[in-house]
Amino acid sequence: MLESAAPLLLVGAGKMGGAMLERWLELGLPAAGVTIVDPYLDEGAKQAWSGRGVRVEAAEAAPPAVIVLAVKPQSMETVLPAIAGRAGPATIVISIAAGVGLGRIAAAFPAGQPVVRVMPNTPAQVGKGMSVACANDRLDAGGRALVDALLGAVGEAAWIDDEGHIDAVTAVSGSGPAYVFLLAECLAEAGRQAGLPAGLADRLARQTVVGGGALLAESALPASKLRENVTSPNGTTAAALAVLMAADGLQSLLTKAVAAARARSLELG
Ligand SMILES: NC(=O)C1=CN([C@@H]2O[C@H](COP(=O)(O)OP(=O)(O)OC[C@H]3O[C@@H](n4cnc5c(N)ncnc54)[C@H](OP(=O)(O)O)[C@@H]3O)[C@@H](O)[C@H]2O)C=CC1
Ligand SMILES: O=C(O)[C@@H]1CCC=N1
Repeated sequence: MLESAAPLLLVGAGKMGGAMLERWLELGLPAAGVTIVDPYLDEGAKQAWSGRGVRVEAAEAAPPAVIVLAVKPQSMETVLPAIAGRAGPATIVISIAAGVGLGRIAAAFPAGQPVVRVMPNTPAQVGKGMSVACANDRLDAGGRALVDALLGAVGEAAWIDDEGHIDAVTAVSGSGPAYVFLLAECLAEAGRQAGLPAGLADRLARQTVVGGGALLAESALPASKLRENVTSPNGTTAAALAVLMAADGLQSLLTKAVAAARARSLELG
């Protein structure tokens, strides 16, 4: 099914767009059917993509099956009018830009353009992403299957009908990997402050996050039960959790963090 996404035009081959393209190429999207438009790519990146058979900056004769808009929200104002002319009537336009609404994207293209707003995350790079998609009413069943194939290739995908949820989605799963990486950083620093050598503290923190994530992925148990399984009565974990689960603990911090991210997503629109 990924072959049907070619020709694919990727606008912006940065961290997120580049990660998704890497995975799509690995899983069978034909490189010869991919064009990257990104005037800011450095020579090394251009050569790396060209070396894999992807065209960089080529002018397309035929309209692509899919356009993926993966530039910063702040760049959309210039990118949308510049790219709109490259779409045909059946081209599916996918935007992954935080905050930028379906209506604003669709307005840059002729009436009737199928447009999908997607919020992916960077674990897409290793096929463990979480993407949430929301489409306008011009996306037909075939188009939805094609988008499902693209998103399924990079991890799990969910569809929502209410675009109003996407700012909260962005705050939870779009930005969420950063919170997990920060947890690894903070756990390592806490280990250093407890007297561990720096390298050992890093290794323990990293593998604990990796192992915890893998157990969560493989187990049918909810996260709360997996947490309880670590917690011996009156033991060491209970002592730590009394701090983390206090009124001003992790829940309160994450609730504030997600609210801040959601508010920023709304502003970016
Ligand atoms: N990173 C993430 O975890 C996630 C990001 N997103 C969304 O993905 C989008 C891209 O984010 P990210 O990959 O992190 O950002 P990057 O800056 O890494 O990637 C954007 C790329 O687009 C390039 N670019 C800028 N202007 C243009 C233009 N006019 N035409 C074509 N390319 C252009 C940028 O160049 P330059 O750097 O020089 O500006 C850069 O290479 C954002 O809208 C973000 O909201 C969504 C989910 C997760
Ligand atoms: O930080 C951002 O704005 C983007 C959107 C979600 C993750 N990164």
